[in-house]
Amino acid sequence: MHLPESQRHPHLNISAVNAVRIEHMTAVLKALPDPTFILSQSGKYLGVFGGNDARYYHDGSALVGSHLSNLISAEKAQWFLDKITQALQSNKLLIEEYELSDKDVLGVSVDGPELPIWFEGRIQPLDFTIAGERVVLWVASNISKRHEMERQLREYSDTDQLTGLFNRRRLEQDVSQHYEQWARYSRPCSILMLDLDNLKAINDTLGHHMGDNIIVAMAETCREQCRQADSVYRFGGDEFVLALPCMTAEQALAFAERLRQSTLARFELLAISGLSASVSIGVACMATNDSGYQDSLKRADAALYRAKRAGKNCVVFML
Ligand SMILES: Nc1nc2c(ncn2[C@@H]2O[C@H](COP(=O)(O)OP(=O)(O)OP(=O)(O)O)[C@@H](O)[C@H]2O)c(=O)[nH]1
Repeated sequence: MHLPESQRHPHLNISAVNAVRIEHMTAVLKALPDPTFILSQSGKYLGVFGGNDARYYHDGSALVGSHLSNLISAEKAQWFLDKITQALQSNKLLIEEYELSDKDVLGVSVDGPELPIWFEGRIQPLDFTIAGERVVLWVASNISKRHEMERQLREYSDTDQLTGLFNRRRLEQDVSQHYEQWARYSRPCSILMLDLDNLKAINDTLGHHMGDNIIVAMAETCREQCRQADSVYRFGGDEFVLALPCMTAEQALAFAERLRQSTLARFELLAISGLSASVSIGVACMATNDSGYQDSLKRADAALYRAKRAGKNCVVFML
């Protein structure tokens, strides 16, 4: 029996279907705010629609007919292919973030954003094949602004306001990674724990502003003395930690002594007459019996305590 269209597809509004003609659909696809690609399982661009605003996107229409592997580096092409496969295998929408610049992709227009773009790719499997291949719809939205804001937020939450150094939160994250390197590959890592001497007396006599200057001068001295691989953290109040990867105990001790002397010289420039501003330093290294990054931090703290007990302004190492 021949049913009328509305009964065969009861969910379709026939008058609306008739109203949206092919040419309308073509115009809609062209007007899509974000570039939208039809990509085959083997990575061939079968269609490119939308994304025509050059403030956000480069024109990718010339990509149609080419394969990913001919347009971008082998490593990046493999990443895209993996994502297409993942979406097709799960048969679900896949959402991924990635960075791409016009210089990474052959064939896109030069007009468009100058900096690399952070994209959110929404990869939707389609339920038809083209030339015998399964296909996905890949919508690429420019999320560079959001990405930059997130980066700044992460930076603020990792940074001490007064000195601009990393804070304790970041220290724990980084030192646990150094511990992983030590536990897996025996890559040594030394830890220095520093505490300013007599800061309370300086605050009480010369005011908190001078105390702040001392803290900032300590941070700058640490930065100047460190190698690129080293990191400096403000641990709290007048305490600092330095993580020195690939430094042995002897090297770390010599480094700590140099740092103590440079700090003294730096503090002299601040002309704190009558008050002895200096730094005490505890040194420790990651060791075989350590069960986590906390162990070397604890030893450095115990060494620092001994340095204070020994009269301050000195370096103590603890095995
Ligand atoms: N100006 C200033 N002082 C701070 C800051 N953070 C902590 N302090 C002060 O640093 C001092 C730290 O305490 P202590 O380490 O016991 O004081 P200290 O006089 O350095 O004692 P020793 O370490 O034994 O020499 C306290 O008086 C805090 O108020 C800061 O950001 N600015």
